Amino acid sequence: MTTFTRLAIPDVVLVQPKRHGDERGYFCETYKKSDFDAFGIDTVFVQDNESLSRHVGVVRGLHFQTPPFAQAKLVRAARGAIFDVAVDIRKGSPSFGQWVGATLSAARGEQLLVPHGFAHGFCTLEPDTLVVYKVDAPYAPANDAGILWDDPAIGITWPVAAEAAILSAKDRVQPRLQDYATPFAL
Ligand SMILES: Cc1cn([C@H]2C[C@H](O)[C@@H](COP(=O)(O)OP(=O)(O)O[C@H]3O[C@H](C)C(=O)[C@H](O)[C@H]3O)O2)c(=O)[nH]c1=O
Repeated sequence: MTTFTRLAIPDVVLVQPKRHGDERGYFCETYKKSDFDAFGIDTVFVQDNESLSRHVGVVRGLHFQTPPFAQAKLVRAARGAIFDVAVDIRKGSPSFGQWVGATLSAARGEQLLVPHGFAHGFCTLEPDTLVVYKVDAPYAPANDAGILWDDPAIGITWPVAAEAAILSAKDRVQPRLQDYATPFAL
């Protein structure tokens, strides 16, 4: 049975599917809608994504899509490990501008559910880390947006120094949260 644990920002949920081990290895139902429905999360996912990051210290984020293509994400590491982060960017939220993080590893199989209204990002902890994740809205480039990964006002304690982080050109120049008019509200 999959277990669900609400994090310090309770809309963000750590998900731990059960692994059935034997002498060959293990079997795991990595996603079962009925388990999520029973927990009260009726998200309908419509797209699976995969990204490979070759080095330790690759930072992807902080990303989100704006409405009407806002995305909830169910994230896991299929190989390697990441420090995964969600930032509350909903106007009026008591946790606006606050973040929660969790280590997601292929070895343990944890997953993070990141709801609408949160920016998402991760930092790789191992080389050749493969991140796979479900989203509940299709990719919409015109609605693709971001916040600066190391915005001092958010203060994420990333496991990589700024000078060592490996970022896309896009992610180096994302706006700070204070300079971004978030379209999300609680
Ligand atoms: C997200 C996405 C991207 N692309 C194309 C667009 C670019 O040509 C290429 C790389 O895109 P990007 O640099 O935005 O990829 P990431 O930096 O891994 O971004 C993702 O990483 C963070 C952690 C997220 O939470 C988002 O899912 C997503 O923004 O893939 C697609 O064709 N479909 C897609 O759904």
